Amino acid sequence: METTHPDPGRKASGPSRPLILGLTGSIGMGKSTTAGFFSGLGVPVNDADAVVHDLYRGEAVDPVGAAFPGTIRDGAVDRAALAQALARDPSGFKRLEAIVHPLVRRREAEFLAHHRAAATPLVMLDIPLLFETGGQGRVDKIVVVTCAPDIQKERVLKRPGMTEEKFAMLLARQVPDAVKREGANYLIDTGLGLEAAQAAAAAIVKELR
Ligand SMILES: CC(C)(COP(=O)(O)OP(=O)(O)OC[C@H]1O[C@@H](n2cnc3c(N)ncnc32)[C@H](O)[C@@H]1O)[C@@H](O)C(=O)NCCC(=O)NCCS
Ligand SMILES: Nc1ncnc2c1ncn2[C@@H]1O[C@H](COP(=O)(O)OP(=O)(O)OP(=O)(O)O)[C@@H](O)[C@H]1O
Repeated sequence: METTHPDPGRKASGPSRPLILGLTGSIGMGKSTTAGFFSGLGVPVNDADAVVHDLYRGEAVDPVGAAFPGTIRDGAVDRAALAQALARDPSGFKRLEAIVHPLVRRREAEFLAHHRAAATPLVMLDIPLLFETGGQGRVDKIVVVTCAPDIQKERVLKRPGMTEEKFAMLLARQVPDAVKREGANYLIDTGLGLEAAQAAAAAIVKELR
């Protein structure tokens, strides 16, 4: 699948903008680990999950606290309490996403503006919900990380605080892995181990640089 970007800034005549590589994959498929490989290869990465963690200690505290009473502790969003509130009432996801996603997008725009000014040639946006939020139009190429469902489940359930119910709740809100794979320009099978994923990342960077 080829994607286009609304910004024609990569044309030789105009001011250059970075080539934007989108990284996505369903929960536990290995996004953060793979993003680390790209980062190690010198590609700046904007990690949307990390931005959310940051917002939950800052800008998002007041609006999330107002929308989900009882989820703020010590001046920060208590993620476990928020997950419990969402489990009790999954319709809350829409309200939460309406608060959080615009703030995430703003950080993303700041990241891109910074790298445009710095004339960085290649950047990565790690966006867990890229397909779910129509992010295809914001990137030039898409890398999808994938693995077998049993490996995915085993990885996710190892996480502290994760339960079968929470895993099912988050997975149910995601575009299926098979659909993501169809939308990929590059696939990285993280079931093949760390070395293979590192090599796949290096090959992508070599091709695009
Ligand atoms: C539900 C919450 C409280 C769970 O927190 P927790 O610390 O357990 O998980 P974490 O935030 O690290 O996310 C882990 C993974 O869950 C999945 N996930 C998170 N939010 C969502 C969502 N809204 N829809 C579908 N999947 C999601 C993603 O695969 C993500 O990589 C938290 O994920 C949250 O506040 N989500 C809403 C913000 C959001 O949409 N984030 C996604 C990236 S912008
Ligand atoms: N290529 C790989 N080979 C072996 N194990 C891997 C590989 N990539 C990731 N893992 C393991 O899988 C688990 C999940 O990886 P990671 O945290 O990167 O996933 P994620 O997609 O970012 O998760 P989430 O969607 O929950 O944020 C970790 O324990 C990690 O060590």
